[in-house]
Amino acid sequence: QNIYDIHYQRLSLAVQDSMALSNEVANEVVSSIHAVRSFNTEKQEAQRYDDRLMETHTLRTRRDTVRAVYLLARRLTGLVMQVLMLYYGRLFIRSGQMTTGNLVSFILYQSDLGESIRTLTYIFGDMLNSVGAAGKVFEYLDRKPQVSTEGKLKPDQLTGDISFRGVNFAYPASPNKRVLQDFSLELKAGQMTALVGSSGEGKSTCVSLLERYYEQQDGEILLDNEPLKSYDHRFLHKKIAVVSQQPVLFSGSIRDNIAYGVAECSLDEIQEAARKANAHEFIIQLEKGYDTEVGEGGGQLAQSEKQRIAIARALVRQPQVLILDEITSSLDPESENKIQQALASCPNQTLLVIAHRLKTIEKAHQIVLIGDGQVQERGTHQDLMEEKGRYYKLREKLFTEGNSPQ
Ligand SMILES: Nc1ncnc2c1ncn2[C@@H]1O[C@H](COP(=O)(O)OP(=O)(O)OP(=O)(O)O)[C@@H](O)[C@H]1O
Repeated sequence: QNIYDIHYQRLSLAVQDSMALSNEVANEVVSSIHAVRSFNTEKQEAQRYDDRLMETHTLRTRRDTVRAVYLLARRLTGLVMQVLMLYYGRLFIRSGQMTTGNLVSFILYQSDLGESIRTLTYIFGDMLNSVGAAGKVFEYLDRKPQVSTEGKLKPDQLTGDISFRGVNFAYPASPNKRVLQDFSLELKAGQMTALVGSSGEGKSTCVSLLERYYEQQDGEILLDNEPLKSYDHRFLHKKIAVVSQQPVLFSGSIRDNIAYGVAECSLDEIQEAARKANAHEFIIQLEKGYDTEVGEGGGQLAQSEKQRIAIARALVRQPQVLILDEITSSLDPESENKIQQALASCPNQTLLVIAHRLKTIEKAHQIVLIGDGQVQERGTHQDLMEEKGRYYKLREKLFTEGNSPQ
């Protein structure tokens, strides 16, 4: 029974894992159907899914064969036992060691007892299987997040000053590749700071650390002179809002998406945020206005419309710190100008902007150029242009490559 239980449990787990992989493939392909169609890879993807299903099928067949052999063996053992009982019973009756009545009562009692023992072993086997399946669930429930969420700080007043002090960071997936090295930076409340630099230098990583998606290995990040990790994480996410490169919308109305995560949010507040994000005009032109459905993942809207709704969603929370990570890629310069003017009207907000379009950040109070995981240059646009350093060269490069920094 034990040998069977161990074997069956191992195969059941393998079947579960294999089914999860098949579903993952199906999910990935369906959600990226545009890419699949445009690269004409429907057949390959169908084949990939088919291969996964075949793996599941093979594992299921193996598991069911093991079960069939086990059931057969159990039945045969029962039959052999009954034959042996009758055979030896007859021998004992013949030799006078046992009466026929004894044998009949023995058979009756043993069938009751045997049934009960068999039930116990079935229950035990079933329990082991359920434990195997539940083990996966408990494995996830028991996982301790690497980034602690145990901070308790929720001050009534928050200024919004942020400082990175000697931060060293490598992603858990590539622990030997330092993305930030002894990185130090101050973001002042009420000011706009722009992070610039070549691709892959760690600008978005700074945002991920501020959002506490990851924990730095050394150094500290302070908000109002308190380490980020000592803040209550719900409080922190209410005060720091991010608009990312790829805005994520949820199926539902535009109104639901803007008010996402804010318990009490009036239509006036939603419209005010949409105006600042330069989204109000296009929304009211839609047939159902703020009640228009955006579709799954916002699929029924243009990229720039999604981006503007994402900005309104960040603004409606009235965050103390607002981070715009490369939002310019899907906005035309006019929309961007309007949004920047609206943001400038929030004088106490700490604004961090990551931009490739260098023209858009010329008005920033400080421009920080990141390179080799450190701050390479810092100052106003004027300062950095006069310095004729890497910022100056980056702008020159964009001009000579024909990519106007606008
Ligand atoms: N989740 C991750 N796991 C491992 N490495 C990562 C991860 N995310 C980013 N990286 C690596 O970290 C480095 C910095 O990435 P980051 O996204 O911060 O750059 P960036 O300056 O924002 O680039 P871009 O301007 O192209 O957005 C890159 O070399 C990238 O490959």
